[in-house]
Amino acid sequence: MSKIEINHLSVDYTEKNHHFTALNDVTFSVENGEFVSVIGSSGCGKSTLLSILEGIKHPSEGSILIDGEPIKGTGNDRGVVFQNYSLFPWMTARKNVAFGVKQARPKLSKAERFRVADEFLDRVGLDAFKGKYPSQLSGGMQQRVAIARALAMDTDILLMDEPFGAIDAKNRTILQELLLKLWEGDGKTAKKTVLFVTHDIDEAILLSDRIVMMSASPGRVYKEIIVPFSRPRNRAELVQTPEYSAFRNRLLSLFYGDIGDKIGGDEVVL
Ligand SMILES: Nc1ncnc2c1ncn2[C@@H]1O[C@H](COP(=O)(O)OP(=O)(O)OP(=O)(O)O)[C@@H](O)[C@H]1O
Repeated sequence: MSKIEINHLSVDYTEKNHHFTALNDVTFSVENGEFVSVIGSSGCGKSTLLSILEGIKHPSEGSILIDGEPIKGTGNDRGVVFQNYSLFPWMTARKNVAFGVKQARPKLSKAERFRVADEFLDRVGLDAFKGKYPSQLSGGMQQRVAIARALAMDTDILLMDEPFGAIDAKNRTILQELLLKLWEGDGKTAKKTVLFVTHDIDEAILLSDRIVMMSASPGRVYKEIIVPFSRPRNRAELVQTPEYSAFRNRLLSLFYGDIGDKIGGDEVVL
């Protein structure tokens, strides 16, 4: 049984008698411990898909099963990280993380919640900033707090919607490495299952086991592609290899047709 099974999912929006199909017959699965990225052009329904997985939107048709059970609203089995940090501005970094832990792991004592919050803030390199409010932190630091919170909640599944989209290139690389390190874990605990939405093709390749490419109007799965590079991946070395360039060009060609080979460049945003 797959960890997440998305079966013939369709989502229609109706606004002022205008009927719009955002997702049409989307079917794919994510295995336990797998890191899957969803890429696709703007408006192809990536965020809509994640909202349904989060349990805050409902499909018009089809279903999503987690561990074989249909989703019934939001749940403590899923942690979410969005582009806009979504921290509570009136809570310190430490309280933001501890609050998430309280929601997801209500049996922990208060002291234990703060111990877990401290541990994860240390792991994302924010030990000196635990007492700061979001407004006192940079965008990259705020996103670290959001990641620390999601990981401290210790959910089986992480749903990430362009979590590094608003972060500059250098900090994005640091956060990507950090996410992979935390996802890979220490071998003692089970890996999280991650569904990660991005516009950045290199980010998708470097992070994922598999990439689900979507097309728009209406949003549907266009291709599912296994990323053929072994882990742990050394970014600096991997991106220099002909295999990486060939794979990247293949993705671009799939996405744009035969113009993919001609785009090249350092960073491609789909
Ligand atoms: N509440 C809504 N009412 C009507 N249409 C909506 C609503 N939410 C999303 N849509 C439409 O559904 C489509 C899919 O939107 P969605 O935000 O899921 O796309 P996306 O792939 O995440 O886009 P982006 O990459 O730009 O974030 C878009 O055309 C959007 O305009």
